[in-house]
Amino acid sequence: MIVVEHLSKQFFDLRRGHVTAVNDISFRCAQGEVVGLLGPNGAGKTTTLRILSTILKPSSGVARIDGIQVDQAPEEVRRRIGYMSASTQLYDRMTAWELVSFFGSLYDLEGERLTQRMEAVFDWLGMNDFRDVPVAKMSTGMKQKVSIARAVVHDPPVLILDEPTSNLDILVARALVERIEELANQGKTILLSSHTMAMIERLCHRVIILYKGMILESGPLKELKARYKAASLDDLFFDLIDQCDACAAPSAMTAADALT
Ligand SMILES: Nc1ncnc2c1ncn2[C@@H]1O[C@H](COP(=O)(O)OP(=O)(O)OP(=O)(O)O)[C@@H](O)[C@H]1O
Repeated sequence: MIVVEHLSKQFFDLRRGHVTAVNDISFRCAQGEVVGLLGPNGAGKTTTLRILSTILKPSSGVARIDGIQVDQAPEEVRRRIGYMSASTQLYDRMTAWELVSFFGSLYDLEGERLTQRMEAVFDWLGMNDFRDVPVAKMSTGMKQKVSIARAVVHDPPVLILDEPTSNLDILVARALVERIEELANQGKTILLSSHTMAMIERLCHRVIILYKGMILESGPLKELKARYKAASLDDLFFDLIDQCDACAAPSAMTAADALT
């Protein structure tokens, strides 16, 4: 179970000063639920997922995984989650087997338990052909499989997937979506971000639409489409963003008017 309450994150960069990447968001992901985070570039998706996966600390608010506050007990949280991002760096010199077993050992898997789990994951993902291939010589699709294997080797109940199919050709992306679907069918709680509407429509029980660090809408896709009379997720997404921009425009004009 994932619980996020009034979560905010500010960054400081020299060009823009203080940037609010995530602005007071709250949501929940029930056990066994697949929830999609949807939003344009810069909406705050990666920042939210990185806070949940203990890579970043929130500026304010609380995030919990299975009741554990992510910034208070990060190691406990890491045992319960598998995090995968399209930009996850893998070590070039390690083979697929070495890399996944290294991550397994970080989660206290060892000996026969580790070997059994590795065999199961390598079979499941079809990775036996390149067990001994170093990362430097792998295709993008192979690397993506290693990233998934690395995220699930300890069989975590919660998966946090940041644009898992970006940079993949449609065949590899489709195979990956099928694997994610299998994980969902096993009862994993999955929070994923993606720009691929078809994947969100296929996998997610619920979507959360983020824009400028805030939640514009959330709910089961069918309900949202009916409520906004949108024919597709694409339409829903663009309508919501247009509405939000339209609401923001008059106040911007008022501010501008006030200066003249
Ligand atoms: N380390 C950082 N320092 C400064 N600003 C940052 C940092 N990380 C993210 N941001 C800013 O926070 C905002 C949200 O970024 P984030 O990466 O969370 O968005 P996103 O929804 O994942 O976008 P994308 O779809 O492009 O990956 C952006 O304005 C981004 O430039």
